[in-house]
Amino acid sequence: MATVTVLHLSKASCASFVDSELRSFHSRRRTQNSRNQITAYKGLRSENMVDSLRLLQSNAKATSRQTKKAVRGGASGRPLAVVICGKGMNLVFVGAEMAPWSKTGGLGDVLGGLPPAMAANGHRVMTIAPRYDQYKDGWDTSVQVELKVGNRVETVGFFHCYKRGVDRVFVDHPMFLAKVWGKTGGKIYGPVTGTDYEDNQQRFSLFCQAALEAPRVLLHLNNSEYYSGPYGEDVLFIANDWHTGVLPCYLKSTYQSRGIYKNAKVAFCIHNIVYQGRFAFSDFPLLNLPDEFKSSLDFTDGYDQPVKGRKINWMKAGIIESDRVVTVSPNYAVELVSGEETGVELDDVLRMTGVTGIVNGMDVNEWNPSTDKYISTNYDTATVMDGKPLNKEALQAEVGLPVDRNIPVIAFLGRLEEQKGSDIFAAAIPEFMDENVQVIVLGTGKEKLERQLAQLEDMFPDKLRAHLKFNVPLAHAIMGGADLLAVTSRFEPCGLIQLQGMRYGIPPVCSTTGGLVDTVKEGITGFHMGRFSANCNVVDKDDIEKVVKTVKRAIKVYGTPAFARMIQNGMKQDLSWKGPAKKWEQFLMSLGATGSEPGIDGEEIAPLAIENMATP
Ligand SMILES: Nc1ncnc2c1ncn2[C@@H]1O[C@H](COP(=O)(O)OP(=O)(O)O[C@H]2O[C@H](CO)[C@@H](O)[C@H](O)[C@H]2O)[C@@H](O)[C@H]1O
Repeated sequence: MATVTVLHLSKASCASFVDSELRSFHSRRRTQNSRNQITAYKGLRSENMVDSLRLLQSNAKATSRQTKKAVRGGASGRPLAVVICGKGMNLVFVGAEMAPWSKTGGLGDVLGGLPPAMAANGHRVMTIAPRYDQYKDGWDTSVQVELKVGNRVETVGFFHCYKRGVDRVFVDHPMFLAKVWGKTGGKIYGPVTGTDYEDNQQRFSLFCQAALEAPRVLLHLNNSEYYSGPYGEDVLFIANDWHTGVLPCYLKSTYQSRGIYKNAKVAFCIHNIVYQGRFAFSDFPLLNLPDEFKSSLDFTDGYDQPVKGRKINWMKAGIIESDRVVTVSPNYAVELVSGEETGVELDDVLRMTGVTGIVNGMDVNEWNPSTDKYISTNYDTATVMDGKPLNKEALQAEVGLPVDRNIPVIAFLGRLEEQKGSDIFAAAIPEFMDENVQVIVLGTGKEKLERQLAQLEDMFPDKLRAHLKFNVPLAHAIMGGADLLAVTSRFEPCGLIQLQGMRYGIPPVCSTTGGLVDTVKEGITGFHMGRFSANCNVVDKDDIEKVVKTVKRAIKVYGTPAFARMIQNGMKQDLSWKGPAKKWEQFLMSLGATGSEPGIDGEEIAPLAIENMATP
């Protein structure tokens, strides 16, 4: 069967598409076929061009002879189907990490996966992240701008590549590259996990200002057949987490006050309310913002860190100064406004602004058990019951546990921090180790929590392995071979780990919080343990009991027809970005940015992405 190239054309690009097709036909030797096609395209140029093109939407339904011919072969001889879409939106995602170029966790994953899904839906999409390494696919645009940070003027550059329909822009400055020199790791935010760089305010102030410059100064982004030139000023910024909290302040103070970006809007996305960017109030002058923004940043808490009392709070400014606030699951949105503990002292501000919850998708290409290069036996829903035991044996051998396909393997994967409840899980492990079970942990994080798991490995040498590192191939191998996934989070805005688990046929055993409630269904796709105490300073005895009880319950179900059904239910879900991207489109349309129009129902990968084009 011939492959049909689907062209997603906005109304505006129809004319240039038809013109270029005609030019191409005219320069070729005329055959009866090409003459027919020219006639067809000429028809399309007429006033009712849009209607004519609409006819082409489905080549099966096309009736007129000429239309059929046009559908059968475009200028390049490729079969065509044309889909008309609205003009779409100009979207600019801004974030401190962006997979696969940089990632410490889920924020990187989201900014890697959501933008291509929005591009596939017919929007023009740019992402902006710092350049932490000499990315081999990033080209130097030679565009430079000067920006004021504190009392210094800094020069930043912009690197660029075009992938999966998205303009990926990297902000180049020694404050990022010289500090990190690498792809991943805690070094993005501080020298070691849990410690921030002293100049993080300057770093991210520079980053926010550079992000606002990029859509204006990068004038020659001509990679896409349908989009070229600058993004213009009718742009919708999507700022992510505290590192981008002051972006809307700079938008207003530096640009909109001078008549630039008059119609631009900002949506602020909360991936984790716990990290808010709280600094000494006396640091306000560092930001070079007018005094009118003081109140949006002003914040007082009862803690001594980094100074006692009055502070500035970047996330608070992001929430107040943006046009709309969004977070990564509907249940987390409810939790954020439910009280001081779950809203981490910004609940009152969020009750004022409101917050929309949209559940995250996942990268179904990177995480695909039927093509995954890191697992020994690929499998799908039909072959999972044969594939998983083979992968389990390979995994057991790889980590050095007794190889036995009949022993259920429980995995824990994630940052070793109180949020993820690795301390609760560690406290629960000795209580269920009398079961016929093996445990594999993969994670890095706080030293104290790493030590705790290392000690457990000494206690249970034949039953537990703790790999205290960030290791993508092993993460995939674990998903391929494990039977159960322990997700013991005290709070979890969305969580991607459980999505990855379900896609690989692993029912999660999870706490009942945040996005875990929205994504895991008790008895259908996984097991719920109940809600844990959100107090990160203590391990609640009741919570340990909840873990032990639910793990034992899950082990009982393991190997039964009910367990097999859970595996199928999990694997058969569409966990891709396709659905969430449509919800994001509705949300972003509601901001009413000038010129915004809905896109189309696209596939997750932009169909005609021309990758790795240099910026002229
Ligand atoms: N040691 C290791 N080796 C290899 N890979 C590892 C790893 N440890 C973690 N990962 C990977 O990092 C990602 C973690 O993503 P999560 O969404 O589960 O958590 P995180 O708390 O970082 O994200 C925050 O932002 C996201 C995005 O919005 C929210 O889903 C989440 O709830 C919120 O806390 C997954 O892709 C996982 O595979």
